[in-house]
Amino acid sequence: MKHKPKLGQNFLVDDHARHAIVDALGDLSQRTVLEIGPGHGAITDILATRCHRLIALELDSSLAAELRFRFREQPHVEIHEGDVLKADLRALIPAGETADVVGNLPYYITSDILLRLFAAGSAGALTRGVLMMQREVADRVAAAPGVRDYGLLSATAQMNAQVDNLFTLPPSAFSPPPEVYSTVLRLHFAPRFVELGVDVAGFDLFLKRCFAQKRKTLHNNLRAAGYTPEQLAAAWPTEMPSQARAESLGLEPMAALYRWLAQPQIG
Ligand SMILES: C[S@@+](CC[C@H](N)C(=O)[O-])C[C@H]1O[C@@H](n2cnc3c(N)ncnc32)[C@H](O)[C@@H]1O
Repeated sequence: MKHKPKLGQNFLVDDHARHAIVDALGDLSQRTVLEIGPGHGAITDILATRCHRLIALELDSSLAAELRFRFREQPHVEIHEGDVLKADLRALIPAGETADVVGNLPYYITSDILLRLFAAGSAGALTRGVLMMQREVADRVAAAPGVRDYGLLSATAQMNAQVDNLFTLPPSAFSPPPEVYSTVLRLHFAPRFVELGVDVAGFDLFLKRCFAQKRKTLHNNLRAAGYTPEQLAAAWPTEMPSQARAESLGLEPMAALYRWLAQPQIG
């Protein structure tokens, strides 16, 4: 039986890949970088030589202690021990600054980390990200509407960021090797809520309802969420097929539908 490492600890041992991850952020000499899960410092070591300020957040106390010792004479490197799902990411970044975020993410909590990063991006705290995750999750984040992998995670990601798929690594790039391939994505945080005329909390909830059951049409998912046939008939754009599924629609028609349904109903 394969041993599953604790805390998703599959350490990157491919020298070319760790450089490529940092290179993907370009010139960092004036930038603050937030690293999630620095581990033994495969990426941290390179970031520390290139960026203006590095803030690394590691849950494992022995790894955090190891890094704190290694960087004890480099005041621009801050090692924080903590849980990325509980930490106030905005409070880690000095007031008035924006940061870039880097991480070979612990795979068991990738989606939750992404949601937290999107929230920080919406709040204006993050500019760019280079993030490694399980290939299947990366494919979902980057998928275009209408392709098999497109779903709630894709729509949510693309409301918050432009996504580029950079490269994929085999299990042998890590120690211990995971059971899956890994893909590095680059994100430019660029929330589309204002442009599409929707509010963040309301539209996030609406997307969850639209994608609630993959087998159902969008109409039926919205009926299950409590909208009446009359409301849906009034709001439905003429060009949208009545049997459309959320998985086939882009963010613009989804936002148009939401804007209409969110209007106060008369009568
Ligand atoms: C896939 S490893 C990457 C380690 C290192 N960056 C590398 O590339 O070799 C994930 C790292 O995230 C840390 N980690 C796991 N859960 C975490 C959490 N909730 N908050 C912060 N770090 C976490 C693990 O301890 C581990 O060091």
